[in-house]
Amino acid sequence: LDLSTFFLGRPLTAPLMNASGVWCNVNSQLHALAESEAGAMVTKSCTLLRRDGNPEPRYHTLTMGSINSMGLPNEGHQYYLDYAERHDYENKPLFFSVAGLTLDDNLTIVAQIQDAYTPALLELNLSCPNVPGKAQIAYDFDALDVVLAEISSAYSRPFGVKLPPYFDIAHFDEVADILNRYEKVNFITCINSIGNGLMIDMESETVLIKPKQGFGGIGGEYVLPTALANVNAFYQRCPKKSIIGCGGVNTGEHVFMHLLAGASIVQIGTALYEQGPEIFERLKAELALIMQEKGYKTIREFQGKLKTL
Ligand SMILES: CC(C)(C)CCc1c(C(=O)O)[nH]c(=O)[nH]c1=O
Repeated sequence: LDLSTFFLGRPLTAPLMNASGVWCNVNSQLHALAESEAGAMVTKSCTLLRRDGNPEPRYHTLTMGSINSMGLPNEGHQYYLDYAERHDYENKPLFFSVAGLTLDDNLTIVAQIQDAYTPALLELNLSCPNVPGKAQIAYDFDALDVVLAEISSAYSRPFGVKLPPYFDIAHFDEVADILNRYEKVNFITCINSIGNGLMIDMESETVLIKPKQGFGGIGGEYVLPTALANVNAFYQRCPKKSIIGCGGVNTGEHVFMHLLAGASIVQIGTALYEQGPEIFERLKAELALIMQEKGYKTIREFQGKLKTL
């Protein structure tokens, strides 16, 4: 049974990796991912300089997922460039997530990734903040176009984007049109957390996290239908790009659904946060069992082959 998958010409031992931000802030966590059954891994979205992030509590487990407003805590881009220099690329590919606070910061970081000649793959986090008071880059389509144009001309290699969820067919169409104008964008990761959810503690009648009056990104089982829709929407609209699925995965069935919807690799966020890197072994085994039951020997036989009625 072959669980390997091909991504941009690279064979991966499993179509599984962490979601940026989860178990990937510091070297000990990155080392644990490198040693895990994940087929690839990604660093925490970085900014130019180190950031403490928001005051705690800033992450809370929910019955069917999680809510977070971490505030981009990270060790600064140089720390992750140092890790990227030491990473064993024969073991598994490394993705390098960037969420600069300004376009200039993004360009500075990307230029340094370029100069480092690292084999790491750039995943540009487009939920990164824009001008205060305006929507995040990925929801400000003019800004999205500008950022992709600037990064494309500053970075000589193919790269990918991490997108928040969209909820309107017209938005799928518009964003896919923009992305398809950038052939250097050769993968799309859908989805980031569903922004600005709110959850309440009944006993104390209080919100669950301190930042942003309790508003935070929603992850976990709550987001699976939205994640699958975004994976399939961009899979259909961007035939020349690879899709990385992210959102709501906690079982082999969820992995199978993302692959069927068009994902080449599936990222694990909330469930990894809760269960740790051993989850990759379980998901691999569960996926293998499903493939066996269905008579599939390779992922290619069903990847992207979601049927409609
Ligand atoms: C939301 C931002 C802080 C602008 C980017 C970092 C980020 C965070 C975070 O660091 O709060 N949490 C998420 O669920 N997704 C993200 O992309």
